[in-house]
Amino acid sequence: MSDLVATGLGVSYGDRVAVQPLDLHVPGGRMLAVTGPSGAGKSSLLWALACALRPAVADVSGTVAVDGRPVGDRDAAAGAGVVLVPQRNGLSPTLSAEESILVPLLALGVPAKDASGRVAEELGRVGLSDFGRHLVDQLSGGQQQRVALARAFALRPRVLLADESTSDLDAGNRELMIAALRAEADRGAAVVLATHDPEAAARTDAVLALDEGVATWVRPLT
Ligand SMILES: Nc1ncnc2c1ncn2[C@@H]1O[C@H](COP(=O)(O)OP(=O)(O)OP(=O)(O)O)[C@@H](O)[C@H]1O
Repeated sequence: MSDLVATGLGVSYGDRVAVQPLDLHVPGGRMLAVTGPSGAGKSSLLWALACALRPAVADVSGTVAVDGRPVGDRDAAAGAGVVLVPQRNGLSPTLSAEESILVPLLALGVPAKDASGRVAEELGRVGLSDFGRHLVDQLSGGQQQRVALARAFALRPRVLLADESTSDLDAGNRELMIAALRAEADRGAAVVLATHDPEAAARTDAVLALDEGVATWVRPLT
């Protein structure tokens, strides 16, 4: 089981405070929803948890630790198994769906045969087995979200941070993706889903609401 702990984690962009410093503990096996209106600070919090905000862009205070080890930058976070699925999916439009999942695996040193197996498995899991050869640009917004999730699942994350990853999905696919996120938690990952969608939030173990950067527990982790 993994363990995500943030202590005094806050984000500012110049004078604008996006996330007031907060403490957070998401144990492996659990799924947390971060909710709140547009501009509340959800993405900023997820990017800070992933140590992905560059100092030139944002001032980040506090610390993030995974499995008890502090992670201070993006490389360390990636090395600790922290995977961020960004809001606009982060896929390259000129790669196919298969390549989008395969390339990060090969870059991590996963042997080609194992990597190809994972690509097929994860495309199947998100219901896109027939779309592997399609360019990302040729896929709908919802299909792109599912490819981005498949890419994240293939990396076997210890901490999975998904930013509005179900926002473009119809009800059936949203259920499929929430079940897949739950399966990642059951595998031992600490899962955080930023979402506007009350139905998606209702399916998680705990809900943290952000409002103008101030966090309040709606349903704490027990
Ligand atoms: N790169 C940036 N530079 C300056 N301000 C930023 C930057 N990114 C975000 N902000 C500001 O920080 C605040 C929080 O934004 P953030 O994107 O984290 O909110 P959000 O809850 O994810 O919103 P949405 O649901 O619309 O994605 C907003 O006021 C936003 O304008």
